[in-house]
Amino acid sequence: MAPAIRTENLTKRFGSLTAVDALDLHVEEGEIFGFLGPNGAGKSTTINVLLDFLRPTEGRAEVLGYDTHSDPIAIRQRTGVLPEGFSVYDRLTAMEHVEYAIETKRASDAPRDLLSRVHLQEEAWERKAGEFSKGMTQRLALAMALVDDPDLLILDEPSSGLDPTGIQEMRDIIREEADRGTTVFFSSHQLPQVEAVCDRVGIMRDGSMAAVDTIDNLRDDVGGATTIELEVDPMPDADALDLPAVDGVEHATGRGDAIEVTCSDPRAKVDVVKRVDAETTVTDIVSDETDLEELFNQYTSGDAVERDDREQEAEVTA
Ligand SMILES: Nc1ncnc2c1ncn2[C@@H]1O[C@H](COP(=O)(O)OP(=O)(O)OP(=O)(O)O)[C@@H](O)[C@H]1O
Repeated sequence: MAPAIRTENLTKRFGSLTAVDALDLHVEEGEIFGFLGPNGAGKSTTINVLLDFLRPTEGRAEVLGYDTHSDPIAIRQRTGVLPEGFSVYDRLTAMEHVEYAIETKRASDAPRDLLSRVHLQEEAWERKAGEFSKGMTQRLALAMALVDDPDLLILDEPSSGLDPTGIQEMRDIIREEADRGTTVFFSSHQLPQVEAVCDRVGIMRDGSMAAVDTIDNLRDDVGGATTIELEVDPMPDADALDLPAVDGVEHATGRGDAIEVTCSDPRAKVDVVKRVDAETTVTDIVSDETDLEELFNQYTSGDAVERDDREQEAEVTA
C-alpha cells in the first residue's frame, strides 16, 4: 500500500534561502500525523509542494501514490485542504462557499450537513463570509475541506483563531475523520491538541526533520525524569517497598497518603505500580510526563529541559 505522503530528498530554495532541505517524509495511510516546527521551519513550504502550489528545487513528492508535479489534479480530487491563511470571498455566503467547493469537486454532498459538522451556527449559513470572525472562517474552510469525503486531509494550522471550544471541536472532527479511514496531516502550534490526537509527529527544524515518531517514543528518546504519584491506602512500610531498588527509579518520597516516584526511565513506571500494588491498595495514579512543549523545545532549540527538581525531598529509604 502506498504511503499517503512520501517525499524524497525534497528541497525547496528561494534564492539563497533553503526553506526545505532534503526532506524524506513518510506518512502512512490512515494515520493522524502532526507536522510541527517553529516559525519558518519549512512546514507551509512543504505543504505547498505537496499541493503543487510550489515546485521542488530538487527531489520529489508523492501524495496518495501520485507524483505532485505530474498528477496534481488526481491528488486534489481525493484530498481536502485547509490552507494557511485561507481567505473567503467576502460577498459569498457560507452556503455558497460550500456549494462552490462541492461543484469544483463534482461531488454530491449536502452543504447543510457539512456546515453542521463543523459546528458553524445555522444563523451564519446565509450570511456573507466577509463578516465572519477568524474562528468562523476556519470552520467554513474546514467544511470545504471535508467535501467528497477525502482520503487525505491536509490542514495547515487548523486551530488558528479558534477558542478552546473550537479547538476541542476541531480535535473531534479530526478524530472522526481518521475513524472513517481518512489520513490526516496537519501542521500546528497547538501542542496540547497535537498531543491529544496524533499517532505520530514530525518536528521540522531549519527545513529538515529533527525527529519523527510517536510522542511516547520521543519522550523515551529524550529521556528526562518523569514523575508519578500514587495515592495509597494505607501507606506501606518504605523499607519493605524499597522502590529505589526498581530499575529506572531515581528516588521515591512518601508524603501523607501519596508516594511520589521520580523515574529516570519512563518504562519503570509500570514496575513501580506493580510493586506498590503488591504491598497496599493503590487508589489513584497521576503521571506527570514531559509535556510536548518541553519535547518540542529540545528538538528545535537543543536547550536543556528544565526539570521539576525534587532532589531536596527526603527519599523513602530510611
Ligand atoms: N515565497 C517565498 N519566497 C521567499 N521565501 C519564502 C517564501 N515562502 C517561504 N519562504 C521562507 O522559507 C522559510 C520557511 O517558511 P515556511 O512558511 O515554510 O515556514 P513554516 O514552518 O510554515 O512557518 P510558520 O509556522 O510561520 O507558518 C522561511 O524562512 C520563509 O521566510
